[in-house]
Amino acid sequence: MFLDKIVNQTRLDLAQRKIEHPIEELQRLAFEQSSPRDVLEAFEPRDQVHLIAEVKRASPSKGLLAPDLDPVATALLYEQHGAAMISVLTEPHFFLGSPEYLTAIKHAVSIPVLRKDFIIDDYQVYEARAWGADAILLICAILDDEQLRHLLHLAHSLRMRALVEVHSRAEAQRAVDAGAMIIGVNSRDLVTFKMNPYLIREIRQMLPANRIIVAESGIHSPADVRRLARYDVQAMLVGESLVVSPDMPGQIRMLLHGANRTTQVKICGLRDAEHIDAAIEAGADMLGFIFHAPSQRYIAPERIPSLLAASNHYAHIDEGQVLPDLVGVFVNKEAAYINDVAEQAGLHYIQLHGTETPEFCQQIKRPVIKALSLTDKADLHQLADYQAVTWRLLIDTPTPEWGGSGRTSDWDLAYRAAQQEKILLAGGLTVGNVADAIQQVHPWGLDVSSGVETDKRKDVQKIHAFLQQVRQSEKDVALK
Ligand SMILES: O=P(O)(O)OC[C@@H](O)[C@@H](O)c1c[nH]c2ccccc12
Repeated sequence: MFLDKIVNQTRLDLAQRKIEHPIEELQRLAFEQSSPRDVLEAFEPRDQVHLIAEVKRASPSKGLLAPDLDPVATALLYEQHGAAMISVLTEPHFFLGSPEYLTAIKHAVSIPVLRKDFIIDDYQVYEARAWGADAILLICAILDDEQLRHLLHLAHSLRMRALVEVHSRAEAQRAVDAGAMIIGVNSRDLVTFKMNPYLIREIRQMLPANRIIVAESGIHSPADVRRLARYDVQAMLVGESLVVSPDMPGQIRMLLHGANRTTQVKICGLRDAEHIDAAIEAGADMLGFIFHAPSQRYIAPERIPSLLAASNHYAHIDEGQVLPDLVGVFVNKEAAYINDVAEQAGLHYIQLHGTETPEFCQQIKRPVIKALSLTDKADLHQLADYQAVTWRLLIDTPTPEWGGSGRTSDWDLAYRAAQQEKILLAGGLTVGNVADAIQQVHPWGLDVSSGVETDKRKDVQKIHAFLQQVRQSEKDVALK
């Protein structure tokens, strides 16, 4: 098994290095270093997704990635294009890393540098500091609770930070209990190398809001990074897709732009597998189902599993593709009922479209999207009341029938709201007006239902046209 193999090799190497360089020598070198760079500051502001760019020439899962990579030139390029931190592999056998890369990179750049290795012993922590590292990686899977706490403490005592890596709920809990401030969720299983892109969605909710969360591994595409913006992570750790890219600056720009400046699209009121497939193919980020019986778009919650099973994309899960998040829309239902449906139907977010109070929102066991209608400036104060207890706010047109009216909301008020919070804009969006909506409101996301319908039914062409228009408008904004 790979992980055992590498830990055994690490032990052998370590025994050798301990003979060559006694620990006292490393401790002395470690204490001689100037103070580590501030790692926490590198992740400010916390509501953005920052890039930890990795210098990695090879990996056991992918083999040679970029054997001729110049580590220092690459790190400088990462920094120049906006990386917040550099991760440097120092493991020589499986990742073709080296301590020399770490030291040379530390001297060349002015952002913090992480030692990426399989750390199991105090000796390696002193080494990291002696080589210039500002942070180290600690992998939960190869450490017991005692070791984890001890190594974390040792890193802190040398004024370094630790990125504590987890790959399950249980490990995430261990990391939190050990007092980890920076928690990395690795989508790649280090034992089987299998990717689970959904892991971050599963684990994110159980991690305290005051920690820095890092999404690790397999981050390549615009869709990958738009997802990270939904899971409120503070950083993404990217290696492969950078080192193999023929246009590294372009790839960095795409990653940072995609995670921080693109618009999330939720297609709401879906009732047919055909339209679910169309929304997925068009690149929708969230799919919404209306569980409000008076609505024309109502679907019974019990029907969701069979509806999804009838979709080609859900029936034949294709590895490279990540499926959207599912949102259930409720109007003034009981919390217990909503929580039950969320569980049964496998919903990721709950949208509350009635007169639910902030206190009510706190009873919901999924992140909440609270719909609010703003009629004048005075209504903006509601935002703050809900913001603290919800995931996102959705600004809809005020109507007596709880949304779906097809009328546009007040974009000026929505713009003010979008300056304060991450909002979803809803109400009367169509392929014809969505570019203007993005320009005028700068919303975090868009919610469309009637605008992608013909004769009150979803329209495959309109779904595609809408998403194309959104993605095109984002590009135009980026070029400006
Ligand atoms: O190259 P990728 O798929 O972008 O992944 C980077 C990083 O997450 C990965 O290198 C990594 C995550 N955890 C590790 C532990 C050891 C070695 C490597 C890793």
